[in-house]
This record gives sequence, C-alpha cells and structure tokens, in this order.
Amino acid sequence: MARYTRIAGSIALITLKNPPVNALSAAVRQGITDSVGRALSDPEVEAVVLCGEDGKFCGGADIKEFARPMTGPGLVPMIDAIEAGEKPVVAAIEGVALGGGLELALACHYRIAHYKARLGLPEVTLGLIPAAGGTQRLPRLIGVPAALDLITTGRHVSAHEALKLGIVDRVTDRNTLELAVEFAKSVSGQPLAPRRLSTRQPSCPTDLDSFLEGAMLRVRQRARGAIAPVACVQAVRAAATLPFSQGMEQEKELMASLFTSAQARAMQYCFFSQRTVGRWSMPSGARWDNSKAQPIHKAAVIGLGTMGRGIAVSLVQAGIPVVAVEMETKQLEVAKHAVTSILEREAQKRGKEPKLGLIHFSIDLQDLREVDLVIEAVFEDMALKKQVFRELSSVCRPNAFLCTNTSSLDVNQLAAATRMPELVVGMHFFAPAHVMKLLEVVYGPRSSPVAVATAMQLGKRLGKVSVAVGNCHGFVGNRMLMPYMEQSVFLLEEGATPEQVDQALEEFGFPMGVFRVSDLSGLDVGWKVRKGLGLTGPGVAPGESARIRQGRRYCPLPDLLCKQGRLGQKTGKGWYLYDKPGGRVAKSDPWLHNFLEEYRSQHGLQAHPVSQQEVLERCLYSLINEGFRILEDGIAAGPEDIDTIYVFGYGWPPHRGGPMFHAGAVGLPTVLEKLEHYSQAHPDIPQLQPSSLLRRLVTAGSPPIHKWREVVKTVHSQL
Ligand SMILES: C[C@H](O)[C@H](C)C(=O)SCCNC(=O)CCNC(=O)[C@H](O)C(C)(C)COP(=O)([O-])OP(=O)([O-])OC[C@H]1O[C@@H](n2cnc3c(N)ncnc32)[C@H](O)[C@@H]1OP(=O)([O-])[O-]
Repeated sequence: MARYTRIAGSIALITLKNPPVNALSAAVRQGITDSVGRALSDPEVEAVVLCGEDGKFCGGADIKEFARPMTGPGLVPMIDAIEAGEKPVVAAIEGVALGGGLELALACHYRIAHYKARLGLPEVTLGLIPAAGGTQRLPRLIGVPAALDLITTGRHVSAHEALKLGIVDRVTDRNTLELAVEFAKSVSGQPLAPRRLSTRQPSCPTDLDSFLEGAMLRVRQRARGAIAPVACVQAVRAAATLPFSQGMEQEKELMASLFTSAQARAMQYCFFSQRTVGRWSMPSGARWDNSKAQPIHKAAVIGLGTMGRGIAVSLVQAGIPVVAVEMETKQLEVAKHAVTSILEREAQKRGKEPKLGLIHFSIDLQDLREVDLVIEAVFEDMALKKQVFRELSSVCRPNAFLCTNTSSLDVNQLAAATRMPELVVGMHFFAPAHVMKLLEVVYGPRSSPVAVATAMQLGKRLGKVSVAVGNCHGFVGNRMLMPYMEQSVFLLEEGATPEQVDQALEEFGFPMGVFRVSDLSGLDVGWKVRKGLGLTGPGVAPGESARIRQGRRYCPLPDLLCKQGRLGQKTGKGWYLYDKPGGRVAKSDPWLHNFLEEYRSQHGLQAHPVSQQEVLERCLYSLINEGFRILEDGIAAGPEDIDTIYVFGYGWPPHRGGPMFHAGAVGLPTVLEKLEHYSQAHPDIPQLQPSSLLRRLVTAGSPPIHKWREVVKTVHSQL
C-alpha cells in the first residue's frame, strides 16, 4: 500500500509501504494511484514527494505476482498520470530504485538520491524488458547510448554515476526526504512541460543505424541465445526512431513476447533460487535461522598462488584486515606485487581507495595468533594441506575458524588434523576469486553450524553467492563436472571433434565449450586429479587395459595429450592450437584430428557421425544425473542449490535456469528415457544409469521443481 500525509503545509507525501523492498504490488499500485489523485485534486497541495518506507524507494514490479493473473491498476497508466499531473512530483530515492521503481521515478519531474542509493533497470536479468516506460523515457533523459548500456546489461549504477549520467538532479548525504521536501517547495509553480520526459527527443549518435546494428551484434554475441537483451535493443531503437506513444506500443508488444517465455521463467527461477540458497540448512537440522555467525574482524590467507591472491583481494575490498602468508620471502614478494596491483587496478575502476593499509604480508605463522579466520589456499596436495592445518591449529587462537579453499579434497581429513575440527569448513572460491561470484561453503560431519553460518555470512560480506554443501569428492560443482567431461572425451573416441562438441555446448548457451575451458584452465589440472584418483599414472594396477579403469570405461586421450606437453593455452597447444604459449584464440589443429583417427584405429574404435543432440544429451544429462545423486546423498539441500552453483560458477546460461531446472523444462521422463537409452548403449559407463531419485520423481508424476525438496526429504527419511 501507500501512505498519504500532508507535510510542510502544502506538500503531499506519498510513502510506498511493502516490505522488504516496497515492490509495486497491486495494493501499492492502488495506493499510489489513489494518493496521486488525491494530491492533484487537493487545492492546498502545491507539490508532491514520493518516497519508500524503511530507506528503500522501490525494488520494482512485484516479481512474486508474475506467476498469477495481474490485478489492480496497471503500472503504465499509474506512471503516466504522475508525469501528466499539473503539480511537480519529486522522487526521494533511498536504498534502491530498480526496474519499475526507477520507471516510477522517471515519471516524476525531479529525482533526489541519497549518496548510497543504487539505480537501474535490471529487467533483462529476469528475462524481460522495462515495460513501464523505462525503454522510452530513459533514452529521452540520458541519450540512446547510455540508456542502451543500462537496459541491455541491467547493471545497477551508484547515485554519483546516476548524477553524472543525468538520471538524478541531486545527490545528498543529508536526509533525502527533508531535501526533497525543500526542493519540492522550491519548484512548485514552475513550468512542468520541460520536465515531462515523454515529450522530449532522445539524443542519438549521428549514425544511429550503424550504432544500433553494432549494439545488436555485441548484444547477440554476449546473450548467447538469450532473447531479452535483443528485445531491449529493439525497444530502445523504437525510442530513438518513433514518437513516445508508438514507442510505448512497441515496448508493450516486446514485453508480451517475453513475459510468459521459458527463458523468463528460467531467469526468475534463478532470481529466487539465489535467495533460497541463502536460507541454508544441513542434514543435522542446523539452519540459517538457528545458527549464529561469529563476527570476523581480522582474517588471514595462507598460500598466495593465483587463488590465494584473489581471496586476499576480496577480503581487503570488503574492508577486512588481512594477514597474507607465504612460506618463502621470494614467493611473498612476487605475491605482494601481484595483490597490490590487482587492488590498485580494481580500486581505480571503481573510483575508490585501494585500502592497501588493510593487508599485511608475512612469512611468519606467528602473525596469525590474533586472526578470527584463516583461509588456506596452498597447493592441492592432501599431505601438504594436513601439515598446514596442524600448524595453524597450534598457532591460531582456539576459537579461530580454519577454512580450506580445496576444490575437491576431503575437508574432514583436514579437520581431523586440528584441535578444533568443528571449526573447520571448506570455502571453495572460483578463479579469479575476486571476480567470480560463487562460493561453495563445504561442511564436514564435524563442522559446527556456527562455522557454517560464519563462512556463509563472510561470503555475503565479500559479495559472493554462497551455497552450503556437504563434503564429498568434488563437492557439488566439480563432482557433476566429472561425468560431463568424461562424456565429452568418450564422444571424441566415437567420432566427434572438440570443435563439434564445443559448438553444441556454446550454441546451448555456455560461454565456452568443455574443450576450450580445458585448454584455458590447463589439461594438467585434470591430469593431476585423475592421478590422485588412481585412474592414470603410477596408481594404475599393472596390466589394466588403457580404456578400462576401476572396472569402468576410461578414456586416456587427455593423459596422452598431457604426456606430449599439450597442456592447453599455457603451452600454445592442447585440444586446439594457439599462436603462442599463453595465446587466447583457439584454432582447429589438423595434428589433433589426425591423432584422434590414429587413436581410434589403434583401439579398434569405429567413428560414427555424432549429432549436436547427442552431444547435449550425453554431456548435460550425465551432469544432471549426478546432480540427482547429489540430492540423494544430501550433499545439496535442493535443486536450487545445484542450479545456483552452475549458473554462478560454471557458466551455465541463466536463461536455461540451471541443470536441474533444465531437466524439469525438458521433462524428467525424457531425461530418464534418454539416460536409459545411452546407459544400455554404454553399459561400461555406470554414470549413465539413471539415479533412483530421478526414477522416483518420474514415478511421482514429475512434480514441479519447487516440490522436489519434499521428495528428496522422503528419500532421506527412508535412508
Ligand atoms: C514493469 C517493470 O519494468 C518490470 C517488470 C520490473 O520492475 S521487474 C523487477 C525489477 N526489479 C528487480 O529486478 C530488483 C530485484 N531485487 C533485487 O535486485 C534485490 O532484491 C534488491 C532490491 C537489490 C535487494 O537486495 P537484498 O540483498 O537487500 O535483498 P534480497 O534478499 O535480494 O531481497 C529481499 C526479499 O525481497 C524479495 N524481493 C526483492 N525484490 C523483489 C521484487 N521486485 N519483487 C518481489 N520480491 C522482491 C526477495 O525475493 C527477498 O525475499 P525473500 O527471499 O526474503 O522471501
């Protein structure tokens, strides 16, 4: 709803009231419509101020209403009435003005923002476009190029950038409402026509057509099959080329084409999943709302390789004092230089101070005596990590949290090496750690709920999307990646090429196919993991066949490439060829195609044409199947956790919702049938055997994804 009050004699104050973000629900729209009507018809009212309760202006349309028929007054007529009114309306923006919230402010004649406010039109991140005049009014206020950037990216801008762009008229660190009331009094009676954005002409680049064509090309490349960004460009083109009313018609039609689309449903599922994973729970019954996080005043990072440096940067950027430890002075100096330059570069980009004073570099473990939490990021070797945890346990305060950034090793074994195993959890960051949003918080059987709560809260403080997961090899993300990568190399044995497999995955929406990612991260990373698992190298039992390991099918192709020094970009060749070591542009490599043919004939393998569909089904369904096993094992609490991990950490296209959402969208019976088909065709690949949870869900009539947790619960209760 909206509250109407008269203040300062002649000012009508309309306050949006719909916690927590004053979203424009039907009741709020009705409240605003009634209040604006009242203010405009009250002769004693000279001007109007619009604000939101609890320090938040408005988080936009009520996304929770999208799944049901719309009721109450429409957003567009409500907004048009404000702009057309004969009394000045001033928006007092605190906290956020996003989506419909900014569109509401754009209909006001003036906008005052608090310096901490964030503004934006993030509809594209929900698979939509701004549909309450945003695509038509914003270009008329700030010009076509700047508006196009905000609308196609959905990024939030700070109040200061909004002032620079011309979105707001004032930015204040005072009480925004007080200033807005003063301002409203100062502008009452002044002509409003020039303040009505719908009447303005948008400023456009001289060669508008080529500008928009270039923008469309960039957006299509970035969108990778997402339809909303393309519609955003089309809507802004309408603003640049059509009268306001016709532009609004276009905006309406484009929104109608998106609103009920599968992509919009997938992206809104991602939005709510991101909130669901914040309400974490553990099989022990510990939960986000019954476990108290401990404050972290000072942290430490030990091991300053690529990951350690990124983690140290994230902590400093969040304003947390850090002790950064390396074993030797030489390595410490190299790391110090790297961390300092990242902090300076990032600070410059944000127009902020690099906070170099917050980080202390040391080779002395004694400097960790006073820290609240340590994140270990040394080389991925169990013996080395155990040694480090033993030393940390003896040096650090007894109640210090000891966290490991391992990407696959057993957190419980590390906990066992310490005095306080209940204070040990995994904090699995993704490279580059100061950029990637995902954080897997890994709890072992002895990890205390306080330790999990503290790591989850620290993740939020670092601006990460944190997901609490159980301890197993590869946790959630990497565990699901194994069958996905295995299928990709099996397909090479059967006749596919890296280019074909990558093209199928990139057309599905991944930024990079599995072989280009492998070349980027280095083939030796996987080689080391396979050696650790005894699948190749010294751990292989003598006489074991090259293509059967531990009783199941194995493909030695990646090992053979590693043995020939083809480690990917870093050596200039891997699955692809690069112009030089460190090169980034992947080119097809005739040598590799010949090598594949020789390999097939050497192992008596008959190549057959592999379709795009088979690539997607084998790679994605085996990954999804492992996801179901993870839910069975209770390693992830629900499908939302898995999908959030894959969207924020593994490049799964958000307009496809995530692996588990995709399975639901394709239809669980189809996924089951395909897995059964491929499992029968490949009995030596146990991962293709459908998981019992998948069968159970199909038997239960394939309930919608938000109901899967209940089925999972029954599975566990019967365990
Ligand atoms: C016509 C028009 O053109 C179109 C069509 C539109 O306008 S489409 C809509 C466009 N607007 C958006 O895209 C903004 C979406 N929201 C956000 O980006 C963030 O929420 C936030 C505003 C920056 C606050 O972040 P936060 O970290 O402080 O809290 P939170 O945990 O995220 O959110 C706190 C609680 O509020 C809920 N919530 C947030 N925004 C909401 C919204 N717009 N509608 C409904 N619920 C919302 C959220 O689900 C959570 O609920 P619960 O989980 O507790 O039950």
